Amino acid sequence: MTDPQNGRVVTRFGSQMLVRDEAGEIHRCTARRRLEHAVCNDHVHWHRDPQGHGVVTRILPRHNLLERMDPRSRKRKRVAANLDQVAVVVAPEPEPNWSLVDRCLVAIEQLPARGVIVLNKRDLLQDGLPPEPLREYRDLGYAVLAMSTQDGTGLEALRETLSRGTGILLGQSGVGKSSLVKALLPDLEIRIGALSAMGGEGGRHTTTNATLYRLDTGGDLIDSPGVRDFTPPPASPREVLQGFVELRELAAGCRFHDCSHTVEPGCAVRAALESGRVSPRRFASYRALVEETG
Ligand SMILES: Nc1nc2c(ncn2[C@@H]2O[C@H](COP(=O)(O)OP(=O)(O)OP(=O)(O)O)[C@@H](O)[C@H]2O)c(=O)[nH]1
Ligand SMILES: [Zn+2]
Repeated sequence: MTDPQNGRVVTRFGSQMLVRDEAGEIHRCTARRRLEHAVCNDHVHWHRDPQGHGVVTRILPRHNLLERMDPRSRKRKRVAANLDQVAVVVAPEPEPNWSLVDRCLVAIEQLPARGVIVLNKRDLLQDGLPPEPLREYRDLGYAVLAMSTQDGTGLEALRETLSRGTGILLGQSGVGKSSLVKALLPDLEIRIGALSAMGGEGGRHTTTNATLYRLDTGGDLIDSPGVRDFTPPPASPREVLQGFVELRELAAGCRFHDCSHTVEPGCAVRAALESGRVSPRRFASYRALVEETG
């Protein structure tokens, strides 16, 4: 038996998982009995048993946990843990669903993690001008990057952003998430092959389960190819408010205690909207989310 070591869960399949040690080596491990199911990028303690098999004995407390709604079962599914940043990818095609971007930002603020908006397929912009909401997001303090996996523009800036910790890409189906992951990890197929070989019988997992990859340019990227259309779980009105960074500040100055900050006359958020200090699009998005969940 070896001393316990620190590791990170690269991917999990059933009670088996692949764990990366601090030197970057990947080991196949089994979870100790009665251990909670681990999730991609859990920080764990593991050791080798007398037979030389890896055993995960402990899941360390998570800094955060990203969940999604599964469209079929309508249940929450865990995607990955301990995220430093989350990039929401949009593109000129398919037409952006900005309300979905706002919902993703609510989920990101809840984690919390740094929110990044990536406009992919900039080569398809008709007049070369990015859509107006991107300027709003930038003004709110989110990093906004425009790029194209087709001609490679903006890829360096994305690599630079992703080098700051562990990140994941979310977005509607068809915006180019898979193309982006391939551009960031040129040897992806080889890596998947190696991980699959380590997985043995359960090896096919890596084609759909969230998987942690080290980027050559620094940082880690979680690929979750099974998640085509990411939908965050429903949020409470309080969580929605926390997720709209500009509105939560204004709401703190609202004189009404039990204000929903949507329709109440005299509300500080409404006053800011009426005087043009808040984007009508963002406010409408906020209101729709509060009314949907409240
Ligand atoms: N014009 C243009 N097309 C792109 C670019 N990046 C990706 N595409 C195309 O967009 C389509 C969708 O790309 P994917 O990478 O499969 O998109 P995805 O978001 O992974 O889609 P899902 O697998 O459904 O989640 C493909 O036909 C790509 O070739 C780009 O920068 N410019
Ligand atoms: Zn109010």
